[in-house]
Amino acid sequence: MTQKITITDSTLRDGMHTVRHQFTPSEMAEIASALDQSGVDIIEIGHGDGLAGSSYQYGFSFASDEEYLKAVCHVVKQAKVAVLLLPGIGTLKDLHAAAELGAKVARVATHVTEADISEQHIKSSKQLGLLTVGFLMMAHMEGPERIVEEAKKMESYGADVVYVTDSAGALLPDGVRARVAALREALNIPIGFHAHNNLGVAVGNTLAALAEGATYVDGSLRGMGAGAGNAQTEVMVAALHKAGYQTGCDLNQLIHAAEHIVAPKMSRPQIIDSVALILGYAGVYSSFFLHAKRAAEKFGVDPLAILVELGKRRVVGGQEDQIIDVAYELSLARKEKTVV
Ligand SMILES: CC[C@H](O)CC(=O)C(=O)O
Ligand SMILES: [Mn+2]
Repeated sequence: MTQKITITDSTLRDGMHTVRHQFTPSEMAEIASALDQSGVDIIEIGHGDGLAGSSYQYGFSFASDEEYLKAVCHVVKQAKVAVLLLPGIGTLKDLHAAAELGAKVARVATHVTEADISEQHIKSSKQLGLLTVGFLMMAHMEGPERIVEEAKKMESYGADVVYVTDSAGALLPDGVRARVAALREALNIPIGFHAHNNLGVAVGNTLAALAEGATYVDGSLRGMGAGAGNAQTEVMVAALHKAGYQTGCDLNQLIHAAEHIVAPKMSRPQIIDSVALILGYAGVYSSFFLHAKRAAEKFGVDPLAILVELGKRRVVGGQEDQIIDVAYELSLARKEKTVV
């Protein structure tokens, strides 16, 4: 008998990036209810950038964290509702409010080298009785040894699970395997994996993570998520069942929810276009996708050139202002060339 894999669906959080954070609370409730009935373990909701993400910097969401949590927690009967918290964007006050409104899981996310800043959030989350997940983002930027160092910090603060988060969709299966295997060897808590599909290998990478002993994996219906999106939940679950894993999910219900409830609400097809592909190739944060497209339009430059430069500069989440800087610099360089 294979081990039960814990499935987190992030259609209503990572997927929010693709609709510019504009799902309404009733749309969220409808999708969350379908996910709940499909047997998904954890349903992550809220602004794409997590609690308190709704801002000038990251874009305003249609409704507040409170309105989304109230709408979703009212309809979800079996699954645990999760929130994402990026220390520095969300605060302890936001976390307390989310727990009071019914969130049962907190995913505390930091850049892969910055686990230190998660200490008080992880400890508070545990005190609130939440299942607490450490989410190490941009995991392609560091090798297994460094990731182990950072993950151990999260474990020492009390995290129940630590994730290898391929925010840029830049990892290939071997890279996933090496990172997950190192964490499995060094940690005493379950390991998770969160994929982005910029190089077209999200489901394959998820299978690679499972082969090395990860037991928590993420997906989104129709793949809805930043960049080229996440592992597509219904596809991932089908692949997991074929590979002999237990998910507790009803595949038919997931397929129905994806096709009839989520697809009509999508504002763009979840494809690997040139911008998404270069995010993965250059190793850039997937949530820069729309920001880079907008900056390219504003400054009349190629979005791919912006991403390549951001990749060279090793820009990370929270440095969105550099997208504008790079676009501006590229526009100046272009003007200089034209003059000469
Ligand atoms: C902006 C937070 C980010 O979307 C978290 C995440 O899902 C990732 O790093 O992949
Ligand atoms: Mn993501």
